[in-house]
Amino acid sequence: MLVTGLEILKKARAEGYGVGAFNTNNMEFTQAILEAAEEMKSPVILALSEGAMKYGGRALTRMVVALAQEARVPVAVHLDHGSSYESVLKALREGFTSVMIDKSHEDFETNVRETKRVVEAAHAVGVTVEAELGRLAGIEEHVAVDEKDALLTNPEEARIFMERTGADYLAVAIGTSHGAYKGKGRPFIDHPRLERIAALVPAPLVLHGASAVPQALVERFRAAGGEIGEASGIHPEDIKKAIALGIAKINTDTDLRLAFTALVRETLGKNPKEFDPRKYLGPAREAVKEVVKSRMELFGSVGKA
Ligand SMILES: O=C(COP(=O)(O)O)N(O)CCCCO
Ligand code: NA
Ligand SMILES: [Zn+2]
Repeated sequence: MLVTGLEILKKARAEGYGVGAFNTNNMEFTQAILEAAEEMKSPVILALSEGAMKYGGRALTRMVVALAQEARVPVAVHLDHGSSYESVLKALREGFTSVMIDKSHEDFETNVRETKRVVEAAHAVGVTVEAELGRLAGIEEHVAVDEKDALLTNPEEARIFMERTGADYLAVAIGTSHGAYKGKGRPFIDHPRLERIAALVPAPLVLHGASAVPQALVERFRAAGGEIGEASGIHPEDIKKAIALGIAKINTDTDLRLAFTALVRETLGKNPKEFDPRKYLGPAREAVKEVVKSRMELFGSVGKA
């Protein structure tokens, strides 16, 4: 059933588990994510970035909202990294039940003002809001303290920000970053900082850039002809620890992209004569579904629907 993001995340934070927000741009990813959620009896968030909205248009948004309504588990349809008020309004018009306004690159007062404006519009139509404070950036452990403070989320600022904006959940910067290159080896995650934020912010917390980028998947991608440098993601133990400290929504995109693309390359490589898209998109869909199921197990959302 189609529910708001807060309905899913409030329970998750209260009960100490995480819920995956998985990005989709097409039918196969959407099917894979929802099938995994139903099989695992797990709540799930289907996330569409502005790029996804541009790429898929109404074909994508109509499909995602309709399938979320019919799903046998709680599903929120979420705008990921909304960059403007107008973009959020478009998502609201499409029937989304969660929207992110990401003004984390602006100064504090601008972020507060813009976020507050979105909260008023979204709440007026029963939709909940994710905001962001702090800048996503892979942080080497030895990085100078003042530089870390400039980038990572300040706990006291976070408290004031949430009180002034009325946002429902908060994306925090504690050392993660988007994509396949999150740092040399095991990225440094500032768990003590997360603990201080969670003590001051009762709202569900969000972790962006949370993909694991598992070496097995990187190798499989390379073996199938893919080219990727020294890739590394967030260690499973660091995810579990972050969930125990208050992270409720965990964004995963890169792992799904790697899995899908590795399988498409692999299937095409093995069958040069093949030109039925279902023959190479189908196995790729299965690979995405397996990744989603394993993420749900790690997050502890299995059986929580
Ligand atoms: O936080 C994330 C995903 O992080 P990751 O790249 O670790 O999967 N997202 O918000 C997904 C969109 C990223 C830019 O397209
Ligand atoms: Na998001
Ligand atoms: Zn993100």
